[in-house]
Amino acid sequence: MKPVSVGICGLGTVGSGTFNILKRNAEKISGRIGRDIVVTQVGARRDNPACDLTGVDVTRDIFDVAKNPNVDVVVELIGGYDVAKELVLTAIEHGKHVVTANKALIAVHGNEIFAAAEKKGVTVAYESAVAGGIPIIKAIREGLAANDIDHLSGIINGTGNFILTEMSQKGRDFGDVLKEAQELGYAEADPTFDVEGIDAAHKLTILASIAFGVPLQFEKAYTEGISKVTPQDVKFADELGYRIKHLGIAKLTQDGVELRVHPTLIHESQLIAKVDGVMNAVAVHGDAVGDTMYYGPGAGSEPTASAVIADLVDLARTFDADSNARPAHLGFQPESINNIGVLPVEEIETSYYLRMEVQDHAGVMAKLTQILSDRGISIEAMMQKEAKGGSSNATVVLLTHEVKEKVMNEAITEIEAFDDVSGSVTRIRAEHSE
Ligand SMILES: NC(=O)C1=CN([C@@H]2O[C@H](COP(=O)(O)OP(=O)(O)OC[C@H]3O[C@@H](n4cnc5c(N)ncnc54)[C@H](O)[C@@H]3O)[C@@H](O)[C@H]2O)C=CC1
Ligand SMILES: N[C@@H](CC=O)C(=O)O
Ligand code: NA
Repeated sequence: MKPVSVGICGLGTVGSGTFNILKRNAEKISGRIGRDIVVTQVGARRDNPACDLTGVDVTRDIFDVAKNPNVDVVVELIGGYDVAKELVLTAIEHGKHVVTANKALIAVHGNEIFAAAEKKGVTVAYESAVAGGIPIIKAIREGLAANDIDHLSGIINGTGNFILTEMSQKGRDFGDVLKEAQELGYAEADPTFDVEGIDAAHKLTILASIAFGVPLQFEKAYTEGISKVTPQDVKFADELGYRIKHLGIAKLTQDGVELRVHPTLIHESQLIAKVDGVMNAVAVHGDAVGDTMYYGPGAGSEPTASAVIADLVDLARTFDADSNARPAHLGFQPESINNIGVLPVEEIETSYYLRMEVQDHAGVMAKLTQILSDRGISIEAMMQKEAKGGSSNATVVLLTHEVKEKVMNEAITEIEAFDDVSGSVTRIRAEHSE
C-alpha cells in the first residue's frame, strides 16, 4: 500500500520526539498497519540537533507544508492560537488531515476548526492534546461509547502535579521546581498556563465535550491555579489525611455542566491522591461500566509524541475509507451535540478546607461553628494550632461537608467580618468521592 506522507510543523519538544519515534519504530509501526508512515517535509524555524533530517525536505515556512501536494497529513506542533489556527485551516482547505497536540487551539477554536474539517471530509485528530501519552480521547470516544457518562475528574497538567509533588514530598521551592519542569520540556511556552490552570481548563473543556456531547465552552470554565497553595496548607492537609492536587472536574447535572479547575483536597486513600510527579490520571464514570481510571505520563517529548503517532496510525488505517469511518470529532455526530450551558461556580456543591488566623480566647470556636451551622454547614474535622512564642493568635483549620459555593461565600464573608479573625480566610475545595 502507498505510504502515508506526513509533514511536521514545529520541531521542538514534541515535534522532535515525533520525528525520532517515527524513524526508530518505523518497522513496528508499519507492521501494525500494513503501510509506511513517512515524514516527507518538516517546517521549522531552525534545525533541532536532536533530529537527523538527512533526506527530509526542510522548509522555514510552515505554510509550505500545509499547501504541499505531496503531504497527506499535517502535524501541527508549533503551539499558540493565531498562527496555529491559520495553519490548520490552510491544511484543511488543501484537503489534508491534521494531527495536533494543541489543546489551547482545540478548546478555543475547535468548534470552528471541526466544522471546516467536516465540510471538507478530513479529520483533525488531537489525542496528544489531553493528558499527554494517556490514550484518554480514544478511551472515552471509542472505549466508553456505550455509556451515559455523568462525571469525570483528573490531574491533567503534568507541570502542576510535578510542582505540587516536589513541594509536598521534598519541601522544594515553587519557582525552583517550575524551572526544572521547563528544562524537562513539560511546561507550556507561557508557564502561567500551567500554574494558573488555563492548560488544565483547555483539556477539561475537551474532555467534557467528548464525554457529555456538549459544545466546547472553554470561556465558561472556572479556573483557579496553584500559585497560592502554601507549604503550610500542604502540611495541614497532610495532617488531616489529605493531599492537595490540582484537579479538573466536569459533571453533567440536571441544571447544567460543571466545568472547574482548582486545587482540591483529596483523601490520601483515593487512587488519584497517589498520582505524583509528571504523571496524570483521569477518572471517568459511565452508567454501564461504572468507575474507570486512566493513568500515565501527562507531558514530555516522547510520551506526548506517542499519542501524536497513535493519531497518525488511526488515520493511516482508515486513510482510504470514507470520513464517516472515523469517530466524530467530539465523539457525537454534530446534530446530536446538546447545547447545555455551564453552571456558574456559585452553584456547585462541594466540601471545603478553611484556614484562618484567630484570637486564641474562649468563645471564638463557638462563634465560628455557629456561623457555619446557621447555614446548615456541618464540620467534618477541625484542628487548632497555637502560635509559638506566647502570641495570643492561633490558626484554625476546618474541613466541612458539602455545601453550595454561594452559601460558603456568605459564611466566609461573615467569618472575615468577625473581630477575632484576622486577615482573610483561605479556602480550598475538597472532594470526598473522587
Ligand atoms: N511539551 C509537552 O509535554 C506537551 C506539549 N503539548 C503541546 O504541543 C505543542 C508543542 O509544544 P512543545 O513541543 O512543548 O513546544 P516547543 O516550544 O518545544 O516547540 C514548538 C516549536 O515550534 C516552533 N515554531 C513556533 N512557531 C513557529 C512558526 N511560526 N514557524 C516555524 N516554527 C515555529 C518553535 O520554534 C519550536 O521549535 C503545544 O501546542 C503544546 O501545548 C501537548 C502535550 C504535551
Ligand atoms: N504543559 C503541559 C504539557 C502537556 O499537555 C503539562 O504540563 O501538562
Ligand atoms: Na492523550
